Amino acid sequence: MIRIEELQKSYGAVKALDGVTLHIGEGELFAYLGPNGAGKTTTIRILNGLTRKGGGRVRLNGFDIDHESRQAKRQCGFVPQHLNLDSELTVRENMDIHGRLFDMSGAARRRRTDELLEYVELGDRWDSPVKQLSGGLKRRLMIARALMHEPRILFLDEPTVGLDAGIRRRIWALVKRVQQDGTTIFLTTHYIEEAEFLAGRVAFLDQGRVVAVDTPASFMERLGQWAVDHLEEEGIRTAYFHDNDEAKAYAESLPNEFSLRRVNLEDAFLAQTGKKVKP
Ligand SMILES: Nc1ncnc2c1ncn2[C@@H]1O[C@H](COP(=O)(O)OP(=O)(O)OP(=O)(O)O)[C@@H](O)[C@H]1O
Repeated sequence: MIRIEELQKSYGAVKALDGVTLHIGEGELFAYLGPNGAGKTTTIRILNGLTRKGGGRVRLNGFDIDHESRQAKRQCGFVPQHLNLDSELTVRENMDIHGRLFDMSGAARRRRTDELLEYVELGDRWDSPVKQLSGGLKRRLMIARALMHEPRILFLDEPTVGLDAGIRRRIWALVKRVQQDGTTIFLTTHYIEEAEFLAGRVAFLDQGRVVAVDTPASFMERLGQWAVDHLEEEGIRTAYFHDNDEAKAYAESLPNEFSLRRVNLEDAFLAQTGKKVKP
């Protein structure tokens, strides 16, 4: 369970977070969606005790991050956006160091490493130096490492950035499995389809503020099921329809080229903020 109340953070004159309030239930897979610079990483770093907040309150499974920081930290596993494995060490050694940081005994570290490397399908690579792993395998190792101390909340900051589509889907399957095994997941992404596929609920973040929170399906249903894009002088104009026949009739009445497609979360984000998630 994550309770964020009126979270604030400024860097000089830049207001990175301007009063973020979010309540996320146990076992939810929650996506935090926004364009570059919206404040996603800042939020996730504050929740993990890596950046100091300017104001507001945060509780992680009931533990206050200011007054019960040690217990709050133990609740969390964090997979940062940039690879931060020790590339000279082996897969198993990277897992082991993390276990030591959380004061796990040698036996507990060995048992948990075996279990997790099987879980993320890296069991046959335990002795490989990390520098020999592909990008997708490194991501899986980072997820396994974050789960080492059995956190009940997993933070994933852009977990599939830079990976190709097939590998991204394997990571999605792993993330779903972690959630199904009872872990609360807080995911930041600017891949719309990632949020659409994975998340039970989504928050739209823009310039440090949460502009809307809902399920992907509800966001999209409000607009309709079908979108017709066509080019006008000012740029692309999109019209939304609940009925496919109406969408087709409208599209065919247009003087120039059009595209008829399904509504997606990007449309919902655009409708709420006037901006696209992807620049
Ligand atoms: N250490 C820092 N010093 C100064 N400004 C910062 C710092 N970290 C973040 N910012 C600024 O705070 C704002 C929010 O940044 P943040 O990295 O949280 O956004 P983001 O949504 O995670 O973006 P991205 O998708 O690019 O990672 C941006 O304007 C950014 O330039």
